[in-house]
Amino acid sequence: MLFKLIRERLAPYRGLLVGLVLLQLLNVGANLYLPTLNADIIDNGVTKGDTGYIWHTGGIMLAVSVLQICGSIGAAFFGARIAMFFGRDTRASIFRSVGRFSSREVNQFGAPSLITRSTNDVQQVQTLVLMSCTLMVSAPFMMVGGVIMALREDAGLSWLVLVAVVVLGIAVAAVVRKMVPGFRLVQRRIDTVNRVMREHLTGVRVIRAFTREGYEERRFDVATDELTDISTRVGSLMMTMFPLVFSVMNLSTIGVWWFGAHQIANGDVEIGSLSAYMTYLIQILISVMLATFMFMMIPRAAVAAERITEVVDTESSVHAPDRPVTPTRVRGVVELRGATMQYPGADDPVLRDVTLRAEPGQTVAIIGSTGSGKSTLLSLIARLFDATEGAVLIDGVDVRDLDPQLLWGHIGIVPQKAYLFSGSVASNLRYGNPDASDEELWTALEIAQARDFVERMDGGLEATIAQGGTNVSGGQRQRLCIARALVAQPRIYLFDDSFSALDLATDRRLREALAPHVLEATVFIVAQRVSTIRGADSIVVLDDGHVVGMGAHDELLDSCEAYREIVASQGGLGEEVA
Ligand SMILES: Nc1ncnc2c1ncn2[C@@H]1O[C@H](COP(=O)(O)OP(=O)(O)OP(=O)(O)O)[C@@H](O)[C@H]1O
Repeated sequence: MLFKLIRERLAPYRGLLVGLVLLQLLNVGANLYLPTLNADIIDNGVTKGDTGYIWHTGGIMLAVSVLQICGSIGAAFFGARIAMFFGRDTRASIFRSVGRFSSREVNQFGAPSLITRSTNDVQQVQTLVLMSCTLMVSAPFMMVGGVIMALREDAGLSWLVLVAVVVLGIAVAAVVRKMVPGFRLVQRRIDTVNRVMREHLTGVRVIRAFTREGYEERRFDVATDELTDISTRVGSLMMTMFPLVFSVMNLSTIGVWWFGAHQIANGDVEIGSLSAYMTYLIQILISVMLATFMFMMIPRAAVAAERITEVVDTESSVHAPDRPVTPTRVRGVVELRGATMQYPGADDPVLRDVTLRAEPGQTVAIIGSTGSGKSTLLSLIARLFDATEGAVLIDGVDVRDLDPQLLWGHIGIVPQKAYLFSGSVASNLRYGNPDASDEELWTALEIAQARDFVERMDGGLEATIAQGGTNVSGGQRQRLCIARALVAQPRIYLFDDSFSALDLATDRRLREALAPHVLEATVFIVAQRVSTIRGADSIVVLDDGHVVGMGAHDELLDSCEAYREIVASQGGLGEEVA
């Protein structure tokens, strides 16, 4: 999974990779040549007192060192670019995948985990790529080259290299095997910390209002303690690597001097050769150590890659058909035929066998108790979810046969939880129609009863909106969301409880202003207040996912007991309050 991800993402950067390998070869080649030159100076220059030879070979050493420096700087530069491109592209592909997800997939992963995956997980793999480019590419060359050069020096100690490498390899493999499950847990615990932190930040006002700071702090402490605990355990394992590597390295050095001294005493080896051999052994073991670093990082990066790939490979349950129907003109006739909806993992459907039809120019209101399925019904029309049974049709075409982009382009949804993006009032209003003129924005604001307060805001249309729209009131946010939908001029409007934060007078004025603007559109209004919807062409009464009444206000008063109860619960005939 890890190598597949890296291979796929680095495919476009083959040129840079080739450049990197060439520069690393230059770096390693120079590095390997230097000890031989050094041995030459000792054996042929110093021992024989030949100053000319020392100057000449010293000059070559200087030139080789310059080449080595160029190679290593160039390789670091190329490596950094490759790793940064990898991170950028991977984050972008996660972002694109999440953008295609339906609510089902977002719920399945959870927002905190998606954030960890696109930040921390990508970082893990990116660091591995960076380390690979700067260290790992050179390690095998260094190891193989070091072995060849060491054998060339022929100090009769080849067995020592073999023993050191095998011992180190086995020890490292044993430690790495123990670390893998730990790394998986670390990433999951980071998810948990993110989730608690996110809830804390978004719910900070509620937490204060209910004086739950202590409880939240304890919850956070538990999450961080668990993360600390597993990180410490994995870290301790990791730390055993260093003494391991250094013990092997130091023992090998002692071995070389011990056995080498005897060889020199017997006249089998020259001092220069033994010194070069020593340097090569150190280089070999350093490359084993670098490979060890990589092995330490690979398990964690592998876990991260698995989590990234999971997101990237997840297909949205709401996907475009292979051959989408592309109507030349969308009228906006909405029809539900026996639509049933059961959320994944739920025991029962939340909507059962709903059949209704709305024509352009009509307003259909949906009313019912909390949790009766009103928002779910709108989600089906907007294809945020697919009906588990039955069908939703637009102009007689099943929404599953339409290109989702085309469908969404004709739907203006005002969600129950009004959400604005960071930017300005204008950038938010132009969200569904980037070409809208200022005049169109003001008209939409006027209809949405938002003109007055936007005029009063510092900067008017260019006034700043904070992330989520937290710098305007709930009612103002709702009105801006309504205006945003109006600017897009869709064929179908879905107002999900969008008038609930408005006072009765504003609610009435807004509906009156809206009516002429949506004459040719199909309008669905979910509302709690009868006064908001009493003028609708058709009112759908939902009770526990069932349609228990459908018709105009007066008809329902005569025929629908549930509707009469709702009206009664709001102090009699709702229209009086409007
Ligand atoms: N994403 C989801 N996953 C699982 N169950 C869900 C999900 N969204 C809603 N439900 C459940 O479906 C039922 C209907 O929810 P829905 O939001 O459609 O009701 P509603 O009539 O709009 O409620 P309200 O008036 O409170 O907004 C509820 O019982 C709710 O718990």
